[in-house]
Amino acid sequence: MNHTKEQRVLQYVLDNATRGDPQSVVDSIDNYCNKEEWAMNVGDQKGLILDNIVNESNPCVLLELGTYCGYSAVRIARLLKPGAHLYTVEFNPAFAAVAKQMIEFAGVQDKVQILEGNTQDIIPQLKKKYEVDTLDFVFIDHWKDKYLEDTKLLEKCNLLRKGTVVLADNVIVPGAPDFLEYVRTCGRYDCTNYPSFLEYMDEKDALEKAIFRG
Ligand SMILES: CNc1ncnc2c1ncn2[C@@H]1O[C@H](/C=C/CNC(=O)c2cc(-c3ccc(F)cc3)cc(O)c2O)[C@@H](O)[C@H]1O
Ligand SMILES: [Mg+2]
Repeated sequence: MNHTKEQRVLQYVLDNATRGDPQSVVDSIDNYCNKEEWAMNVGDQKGLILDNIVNESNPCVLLELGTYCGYSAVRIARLLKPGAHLYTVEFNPAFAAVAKQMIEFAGVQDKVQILEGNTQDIIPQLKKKYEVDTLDFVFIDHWKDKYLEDTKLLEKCNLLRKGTVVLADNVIVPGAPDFLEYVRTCGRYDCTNYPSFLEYMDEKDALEKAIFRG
């Protein structure tokens, strides 16, 4: 039954976390991925930096590119104020199905909406189909060679406003060099690098925060 790693991560959560307790879901995933099988969740060390940046920006409307198992969706949603909403985009149906169950078990389904499809198709639909005006916070954690293209698409679709926080995972490993070069040199973002470590490993990694200047 649990033929994929993602299904095994979910099963471990169902067997070990507490329904309706998002922190226990986050902790269970980190326990499993530390002990049993590595998986590409942002993890607890970078997760703490993510928590701090979400808390300091107090966002209402958020977008995540690359849901995977739903770890960062649950991690972010557990911090959101009443009425705040996270849209998370995932084009792999198997991963979306795992994430849906993860989000529902954590009890954050009222704050999170999984949009199944390709970011390149979904981002242009956010204003008209999902009634988004502008985004307060964007977490980018999908294919690394799509970070730049999708950031430019967000700009083109007028989804960023003065102060929108764009936070990218993995700017060291696997790395997103063209994205990093762009946000640091195009003149439209104020960038901050947050050095940390690759999830569940000792390798160095970092998050990059790029605040849109409008
Ligand atoms: C391009 N449009 C897209 N639209 C919708 N969903 C998309 C998507 N691209 C990718 N996705 C989804 O995002 C997720 C992809 C994440 C890619 N992440 C990584 O490759 C990654 C990889 C590592 C990694 C680091 C070191 C190493 F040795 C091996 C791997 C660490 C990470 O933290 C990572 O995030 C999947 O769920 C995929 O189906
Ligand atoms: Mg990542």
